[in-house]
Amino acid sequence: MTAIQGGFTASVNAMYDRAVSLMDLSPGLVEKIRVCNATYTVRFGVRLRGEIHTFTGYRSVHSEHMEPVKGGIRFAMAVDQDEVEALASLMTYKCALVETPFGGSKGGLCIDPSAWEPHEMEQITRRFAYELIKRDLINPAQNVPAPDMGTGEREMAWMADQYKRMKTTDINGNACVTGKPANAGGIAGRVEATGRGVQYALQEFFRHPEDMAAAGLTGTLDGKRIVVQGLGNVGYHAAKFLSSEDGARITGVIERDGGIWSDTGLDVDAVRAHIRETGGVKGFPDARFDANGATLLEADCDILIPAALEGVIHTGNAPRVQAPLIIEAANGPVTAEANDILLDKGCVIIPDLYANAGGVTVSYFEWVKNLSHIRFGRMQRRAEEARHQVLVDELERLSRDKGLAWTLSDDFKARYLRGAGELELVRSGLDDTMRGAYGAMREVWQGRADVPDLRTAGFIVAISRIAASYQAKGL
Ligand SMILES: NC(=O)c1ccc[n+]([C@@H]2O[C@H](COP(=O)([O-])OP(=O)(O)OC[C@H]3O[C@@H](n4cnc5c(N)ncnc54)[C@H](O)[C@@H]3O)[C@@H](O)[C@H]2O)c1
Repeated sequence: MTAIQGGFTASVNAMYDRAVSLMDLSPGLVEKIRVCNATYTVRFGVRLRGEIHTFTGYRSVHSEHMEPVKGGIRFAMAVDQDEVEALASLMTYKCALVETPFGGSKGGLCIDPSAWEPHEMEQITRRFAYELIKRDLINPAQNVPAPDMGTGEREMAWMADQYKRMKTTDINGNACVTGKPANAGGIAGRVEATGRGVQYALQEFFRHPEDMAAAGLTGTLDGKRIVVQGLGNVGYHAAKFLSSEDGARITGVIERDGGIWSDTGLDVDAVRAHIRETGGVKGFPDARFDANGATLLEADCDILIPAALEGVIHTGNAPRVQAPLIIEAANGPVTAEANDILLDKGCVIIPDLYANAGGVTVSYFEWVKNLSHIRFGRMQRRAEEARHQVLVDELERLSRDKGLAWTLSDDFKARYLRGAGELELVRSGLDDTMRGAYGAMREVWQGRADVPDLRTAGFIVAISRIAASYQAKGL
């Protein structure tokens, strides 16, 4: 792993500092927004395999200008205070940019999930959740976690259940975490949301020829060569949708054990199945394998999607990166110094605070759904169905009265009357959010000669909204 020289938080803060240097804010407010409000560290023991094991976990709250605060919980060996604080600060800026009404938070547990059996993971997760719930660091009104690296629906279900066991009278208990399974208060489309958001972000970028020209790109996503690092939740869904729906070619995949390459494009589902079966990409048929996967970050391609870890593009490799467009599906994959090297080379970076905001956007829909205690879109759907029935009846009457030689097929009527389900509502809400946030960001990027890139523009939009919130409500 590439630790970020000088620290992850320092790297995010360097990006923040560049943005505020182009804004008219008081030094006191600049400092208040930058700092992380609080980080709670917990060390707890769990008796496993006849021995007591001590685990270290964190929950960091960066900004409470809006509450609840929101952010994922990561399970990985590299978790530490610097990492959760940097990730929490990115959550603050991300939520402000896509206008989800949350402050920023993040959590982490220092653990290798692959070293433990599922029932042991459940014990550990529930105990960690217990420690956080006790201190209102998991709470539907104050702090709402979600999945991140190493966690998913399973861990969120355990945490929500733990909360409900401890707070039996909280009628909003299910809203204490998002990213839960569909049968436990989750929402359709949350698992795919971050990768889907990456796809929508790229689609939106490719709707703007002027922006594409900055990266020296033309045409559409169809046929574009893409390298993805990390075929986990985010990387897999982004790669799958971009290849199967937009015609892009996934020419490279980088995983823990190395990278694979195919000029004609890799079958994303087949690669994922191979990883599940063998634990890595090595041995995937009809592809070249390189045990040093990081070299593929420097491969000749049109779009690079780092979707694994922070700090993977640094001063050491940035000069050799060839991709003209990088979309940061992971948080913090490009360090502040590497960012400048890439900018000088004419590379366009779609920044993390925008690119991977699909997760928190759909988490917001899930939270609202849980608080409203009604299936998402249920009332709207009933109203739509009634309206559509009027239209179908009228079309049939017209065709009958006028003696027209056509009728609506039963299949059409059934599909039309069914209207949009939860998944369609979620996807359209996400698409709308990604388009809106890109518009706000690009207006600053293209509209101001002193703003060098989309990242600085995104920070400026986010920071001005946070500043306005502090100025309106006080500290
Ligand atoms: N899950 C979400 O909803 C979400 C939302 C926003 C941002 N993110 C960010 O996206 C990134 C990935 O998160 P995820 O949820 O997909 O995690 P994940 O655990 O599902 O997947 C991570 C993938 O990266 C691979 N990986 C780990 N170390 C690697 C290395 N050194 N080289 C190559 N591959 C490596 C893993 O094997 C795995 O396939 C993280 O930065 C996370 O903060 C996730």
